[in-house]
Amino acid sequence: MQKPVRIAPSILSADFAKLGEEVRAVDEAGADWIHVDVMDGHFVPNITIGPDVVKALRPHSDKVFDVHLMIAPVDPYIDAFAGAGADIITVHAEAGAHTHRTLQRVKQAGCKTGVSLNPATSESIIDYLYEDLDLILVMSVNPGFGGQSFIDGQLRKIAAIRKRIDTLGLDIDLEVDGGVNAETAPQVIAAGADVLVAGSATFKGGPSAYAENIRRLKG
Ligand SMILES: O=C(CO)[C@@H](O)[C@H](O)COP(=O)(O)O
Ligand SMILES: [Fe+2]
Repeated sequence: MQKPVRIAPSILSADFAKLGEEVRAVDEAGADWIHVDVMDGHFVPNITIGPDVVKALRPHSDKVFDVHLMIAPVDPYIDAFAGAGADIITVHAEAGAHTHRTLQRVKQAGCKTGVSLNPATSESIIDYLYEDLDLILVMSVNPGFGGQSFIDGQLRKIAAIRKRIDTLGLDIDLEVDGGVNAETAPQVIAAGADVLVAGSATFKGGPSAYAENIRRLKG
């Protein structure tokens, strides 16, 4: 069942020179989760942060750390991100041939399991994984950068996954990431998402605007 909407600001759009302060600011502004984008310059064409940065940020917020791994291979790094304080570890279905094994490793490391789908990937790829998932992340842009435009065709995928979760009666969060703002959020929620990642839409205007930005996303 679709839950009340939670907002997960992506710190990719924060001021990297003061990440700790930025995490505290969005926490105080009403963020439900903190979304951390990890990129390796191989699976996606950008490089961001590693487990040491997650560990350094951990004392700045008690909110759920939602770690989105855009890296391949992913298995060798799961324990490091779990040890750094990740609550949810989301891996890409496209990042390796053995997603089921990867999810077992995330569970063994003590974290909630998430799987993410690129825009070109069909939801059928996760058909046999639902029972092993706490979260499904639909990418509504091609991963690698913040500030891109929402790809409308992904609404159909979000709706199909919502239907499947509800048919199976499972407790799985359905998260959408990329180009989510006050204009696109209502459609994303109507399609069945209950966690919205928002980078540029949260961080635009600086700290004094964060609370209003988050409020507008919740509609
Ligand atoms: O994972 C990614 C990009 O690959 C995202 O989490 C972005 O950081 C979202 O940024 P906006 O589209 O909300 O600006
Ligand atoms: Fe992300």
